[in-house]
Amino acid sequence: MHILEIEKLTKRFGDVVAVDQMSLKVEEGEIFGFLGSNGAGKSTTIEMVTGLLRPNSGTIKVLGKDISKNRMFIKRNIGFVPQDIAIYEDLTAYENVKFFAGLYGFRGKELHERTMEALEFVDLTEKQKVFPKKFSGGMKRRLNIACAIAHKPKLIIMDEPTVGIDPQSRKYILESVRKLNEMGCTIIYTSHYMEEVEEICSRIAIIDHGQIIVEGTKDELKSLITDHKVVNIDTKSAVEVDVEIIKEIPGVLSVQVVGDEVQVQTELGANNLNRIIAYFISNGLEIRSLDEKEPNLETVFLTLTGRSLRDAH
Ligand SMILES: Nc1ncnc2c1ncn2[C@@H]1O[C@H](COP(=O)(O)OP(=O)(O)OP(=O)(O)O)[C@@H](O)[C@H]1O
Repeated sequence: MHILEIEKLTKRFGDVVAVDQMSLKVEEGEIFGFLGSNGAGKSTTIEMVTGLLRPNSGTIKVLGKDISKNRMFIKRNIGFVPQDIAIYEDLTAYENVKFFAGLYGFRGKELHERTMEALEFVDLTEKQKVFPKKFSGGMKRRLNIACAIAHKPKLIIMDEPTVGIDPQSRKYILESVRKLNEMGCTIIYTSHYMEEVEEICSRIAIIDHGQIIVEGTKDELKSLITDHKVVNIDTKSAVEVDVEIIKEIPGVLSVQVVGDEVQVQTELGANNLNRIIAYFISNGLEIRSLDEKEPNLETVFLTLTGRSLRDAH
């Protein structure tokens, strides 16, 4: 059963086509990763799925039902954790979760129980009477998650839930995602952190310029590029590196500069490492270190889009 089916979905903002004829299917029980750099169209897609934005064209079905005709059914079955934390600072943690669960029609004892369960799930039971303005970024994110799951939705959509938080809270959130999945929820997880998506997602779609450019399991995506490798050259200063000259070396597929690191993507077996190094030496560019990377999702992204996921940061 497909929990989500998107067909030929398009959203324009003036001249910008944020989502461009996108089609996608997500199976029940998956942790589905939506990976793309800033501005790729992840949030716009998610906001259309959750009903916050209206598409220009295309259809979205959740659990087989068209979302434009079944608003209450969709609301009950989706939990949305937005990128920008949406909690009320002047309500306690308990009151926040109770407020959101109340929107789905729960009352009395059931409302209290669902609120307490959600708070317990994110480990905030002891902080239930505290106002979130006293919370750390990570605790606010956890409260945000509790607000989204108290009504026990079948599909939980998380839009970059780990942006701007400490590593411990990040770990906690990733564990919560796994736990929710084990409890039977399907998760759609958007991120531009390749490592996170690689760690928790069973299937991944890479999105760029509003389109899904590839989709599959981690291994399927990696197998697309087994004939490529990336050579990372850490230089003293990359500003003087002329990317166009390196691109002309036979076998080189693309070159990116991220900080002082020059990432050269090249065909396996091209035997061009000497020529790449020679470019640096002959131009007086100091190499601090050099390593070759096994293909990972970052490499896949680089190969398919010609850009680094980290470009935008
Ligand atoms: N309300 C809006 N008005 C105009 N343009 C918008 C609006 N929302 C998004 N866009 C544009 O649509 C494109 C896709 O943006 P979107 O926020 O969906 O990307 P994203 O992949 O979620 O990136 P991020 O990680 O930054 O959230 C971008 O070019 C963005 O500038």
